[in-house]
Amino acid sequence: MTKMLKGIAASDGIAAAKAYMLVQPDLSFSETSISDPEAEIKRLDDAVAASKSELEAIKQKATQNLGAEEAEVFEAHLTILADPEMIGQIENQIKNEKVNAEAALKSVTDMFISMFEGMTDNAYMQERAGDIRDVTKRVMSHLLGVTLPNPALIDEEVVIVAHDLTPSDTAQLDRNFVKGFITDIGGRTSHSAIMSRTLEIPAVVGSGSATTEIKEGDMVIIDGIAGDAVIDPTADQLAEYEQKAADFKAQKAEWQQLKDARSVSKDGKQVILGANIGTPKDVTGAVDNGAEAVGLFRSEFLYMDASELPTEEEQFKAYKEAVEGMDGKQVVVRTMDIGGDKDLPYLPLPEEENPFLGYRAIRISLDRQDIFRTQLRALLRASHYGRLAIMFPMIATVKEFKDAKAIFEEEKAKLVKEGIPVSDDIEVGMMMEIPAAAMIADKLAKYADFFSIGTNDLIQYSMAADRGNERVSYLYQPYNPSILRLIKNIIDASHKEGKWTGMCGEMAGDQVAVPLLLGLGLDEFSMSATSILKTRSLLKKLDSVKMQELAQKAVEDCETTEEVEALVAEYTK
Ligand SMILES: C=C(OP(=O)(O)O)C(=O)O
Ligand SMILES: [Mg+2]
Repeated sequence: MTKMLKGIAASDGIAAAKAYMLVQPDLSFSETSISDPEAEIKRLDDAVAASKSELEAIKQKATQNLGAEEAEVFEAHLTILADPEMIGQIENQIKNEKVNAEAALKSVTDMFISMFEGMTDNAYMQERAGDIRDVTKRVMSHLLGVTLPNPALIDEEVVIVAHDLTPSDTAQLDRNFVKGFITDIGGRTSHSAIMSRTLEIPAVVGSGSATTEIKEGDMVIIDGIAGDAVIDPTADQLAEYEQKAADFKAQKAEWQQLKDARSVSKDGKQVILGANIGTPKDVTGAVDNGAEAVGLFRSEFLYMDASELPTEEEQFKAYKEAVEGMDGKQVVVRTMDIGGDKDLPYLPLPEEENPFLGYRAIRISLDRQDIFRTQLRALLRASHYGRLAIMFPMIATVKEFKDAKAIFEEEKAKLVKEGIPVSDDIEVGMMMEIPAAAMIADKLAKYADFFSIGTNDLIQYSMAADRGNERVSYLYQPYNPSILRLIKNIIDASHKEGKWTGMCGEMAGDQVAVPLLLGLGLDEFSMSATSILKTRSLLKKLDSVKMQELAQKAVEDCETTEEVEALVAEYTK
C-alpha cells in the first residue's frame, strides 16, 4: 500500500527504484556445548569457505566499479581468512572445550583484536584489529545463516535504505546503480548527507522509520528536494515525480550556463564560490560545477578510505592531484579531522561518552605528532604544484593554533633544508567552528591567514544540539541571530587584520543564508559542488548594499530565526 515518509532533504534530485535494505542483521548467539567437534569444525570450515568466495566476488566487483585502492580492504580480509594460525586456534577451542563454532570464533577473534589493539607502538598491527572485526562478522553471518548486506555487489538500480550510512558505507556506493538513499537518522549536515551531495545522489535523511516501513524490493521514490519518500507509489504518483524530475533537470541546465561566469552580485560585488571535496576525484565535479576554488578538502576521507594510515607519498599524490586539477585556483586542505562521527577502524580511539566533545581533530594531531607531521610534509611537498592553503580543524584556543603552526614551520624548514621544493606563500588558516574561538576571533586573526567558518559544528556547539540527531534538528538554525552575531564577529575581526573569511559549513550554500552572508561581508562561500551554480544565479539578483542593511537588521533587531527568514524574504522579493 502506498505510504509517505517525511524526512530531511539532504541532496537535491528525484529518484525512483527498488529498495535495497542496507541493514546489519542480528549476529547474537548463545554459547552451547557440542558433542560432535568434527561436525562443528566442518560448520566452521564451511562458513570460512563461504566467506572467502563472497569476499572474492566483492573484491572483484569493487575493483571493477570503484578501483583497486577501494578493493584493497577486501584483500586484507582474505589474507586473514587464509591465516592458519587464527583458524587453527578456533578449531582447537571447538575440539578442546566442546563449544559451538560461534562461541569459539568470538572468543579467539576477541583475543586477537585486543592483543593487536594493545600494540600501541605498532600501527600496522593495530590496524589489523579492525579487519579482524569485519571478517569475524562475515564468518559469523554464515554460521548463523543470515545475510550481511554487501553494497559493493549491487548491480541493478536501487534506492538504499539504511538506519544510518557511515562515510565509508557511502564511499562504497556505485553511482551507476545507487539512485538515491533514505536513512532513519541523521541531519542535513551529517556526513552521509554531505557525501550524498558530493556524489549527486538524491537523499532523504532522518526519516525516523525508513528501515521499518520499507521492505526489500519495495518501489520507493526519493524526493531529495522536499525531503519526502513515497513507498509503493501509484502510477499517478510516479508520473507526478517524473515531471518533477524533468523540471529539476531543466532548472539545472539553465544554471549550467553560469559555469564560467564570475560570482558577482547585481551591483558588482565579487565573491568566491568554492567547492567542498573529500577526495581528489571530486575535483572533476567541482570544476564541472564552476568552482572558483576548493574551500574545503576534507583530508580525513583519505584516511577513512584506507585500511591503514596513508603514507606521506600516498597523501602527497592525492594533494598534488587536487591542486593540479584545480589548475592554479586555490585548494584549502584541512588537516585530518577525525573523531566525532568520523572514526578510523585502524586507529582505535578510546570509547568516549561524548565523542563530539572529545579527543578529535587538531587535538589528535597535536598529540599524535607522528601522524600530523607526515600529513604536513605531504602537504608542503604538494604546495609546489599549485595554489595550496592549509587549515586546522576544531581550533579552540590561540595556543592550539600557535602550536600547530609551529609544527608546520618546523616541517617546512626541514624540507627546505633537504632541498625539496616548497611554495613560500602557503596561507595557513583555521576552521572557525567552536564558539570560544569565534568569541576571540580578533586575537586569532593576528595569527591565522584566514578563517573558514564551519557552521555545521559552530551551530551544533552553539545550540548544544547534536548535528546528526534528527530529534533536535529543529535547533539547527543557521539564521538565528545568535549564529549571525558569531559570524559577524568572525568576519569583522578578520577584515580588521586585513585577512579574509570563508565559510565551508553547509550554510554557505543555503539559499536563505546567502543574502545574509553577502551582507555580512563573507569573502568566500564553499559548498557542495552541486549548490554552486544555483548560488551564482541567486547572487546575480542581489544588491550587496541592500543586503548589508538586511544583515544589520537581522543581527541587531531580530529575535528569532522566523523573523530573520521573513526579513530575508522581504529584502529579496
Ligand atoms: C565544514 C565543517 O566541517 P565538518 O562538516 O567536516 O565537520 C563544519 O563543521 O561546518
Ligand atoms: Mg567541523
